[in-house]
Amino acid sequence: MAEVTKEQVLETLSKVRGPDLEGDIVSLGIVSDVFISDAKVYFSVSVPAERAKELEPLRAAAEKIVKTIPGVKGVLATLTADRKAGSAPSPRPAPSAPAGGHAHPPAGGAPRSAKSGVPGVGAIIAVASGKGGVGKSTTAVNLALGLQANGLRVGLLDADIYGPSVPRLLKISGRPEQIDGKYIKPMENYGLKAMSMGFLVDEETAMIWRGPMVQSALLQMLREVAWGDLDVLVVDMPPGTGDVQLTMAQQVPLAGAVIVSTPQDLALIDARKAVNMFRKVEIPLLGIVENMSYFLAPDTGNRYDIFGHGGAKAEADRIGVPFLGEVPLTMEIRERSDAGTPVVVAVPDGPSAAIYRDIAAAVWAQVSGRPQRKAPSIVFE
Ligand SMILES: Nc1ncnc2c1ncn2[C@@H]1O[C@H](COP(=O)(O)OP(=O)(O)OP(=O)(O)O)[C@@H](O)[C@H]1O
Repeated sequence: MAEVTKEQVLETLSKVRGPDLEGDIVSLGIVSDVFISDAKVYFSVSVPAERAKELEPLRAAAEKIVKTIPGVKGVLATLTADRKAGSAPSPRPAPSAPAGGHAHPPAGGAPRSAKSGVPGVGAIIAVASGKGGVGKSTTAVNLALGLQANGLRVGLLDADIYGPSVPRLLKISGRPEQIDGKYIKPMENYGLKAMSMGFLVDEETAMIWRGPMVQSALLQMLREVAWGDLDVLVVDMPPGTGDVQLTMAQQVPLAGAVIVSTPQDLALIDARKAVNMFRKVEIPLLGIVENMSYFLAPDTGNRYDIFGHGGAKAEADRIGVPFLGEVPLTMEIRERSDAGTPVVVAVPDGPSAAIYRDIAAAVWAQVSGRPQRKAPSIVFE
């Protein structure tokens, strides 16, 4: 079968009406570069951040129509945040580099390299959730520390560019240093090497980034950081399915993804969305962690299943994804996290630390039991 081309994709997308039914999304200039890899098509559509929910049908329509092109095996379309609806793409400055550093060229339009790993880094694991506030960052940090406690060399990359929380969770402040004017030295605490957009730019700056800037910032944090030799790099992803997920799926050979969910139905529906997204782009699902699974009363130690416990395990079984473990809702986890002294290092002999170490062991068993993922080549038209 003939190879799918970028022109074909754009021609097909030109049948999709713009956000306010004026013109089409291609002539409005709101479709990103189109990537095609192994007959799978990836692109994003820029919309104003505040209209993202309302414009979900537009994303779905764009995805659906591209699927009808003969030879297309899969499509991943995402919405990316823009400031103004229907405007032509604005100039795309590169994100700020640390003092004395150099900025990346804008990613849009420039030829990009195929998926390649990070030198010295063994496995890259994404920690994701379908929606915010489920405790994804807390899980990512304690999972990273749990992997370290189990004897591995670990780094933590905060890819939550719009709301970085790793600086606070690891109690790290200040700006990273440059090495030889080229590499960024990762920050470090509790023996964990860490990098976060929170170390590089103000949060307000990151809030208004467009997709290509996010991509460029993320790749810089991955590839231009002197990570050294690591067995595993844990990536704290932003919630939901957007630019960062797209970039990670396209450009980074992930060993797999861990999905964090709370037991409530809504979170499970969202978790399913995250699972489906990783499935679509053929990233192995290492499993689901149920966070805030049950409540442990600090005074009596009694357990209360206040959220209808067990939902995530049942869901994991149903969709055929490993269940990695349950983390209780405890004052200790909350207070330690918020104080920047994660429970795995603050109370290593306590029950919560043991739970995270077990989850870390389950994750590592999934990763190490799997042959190293080969990065597929990406075709540029
Ligand atoms: N198991 C737990 N027990 C008690 N508190 C928890 C637990 N897990 C997370 N929390 C608390 O819940 C809040 C949200 O957690 P966290 O920031 O990790 O969520 P998130 O999913 O990464 O959120 P966002 O998507 O907004 O970044 C934090 O105050 C954290 O301390």
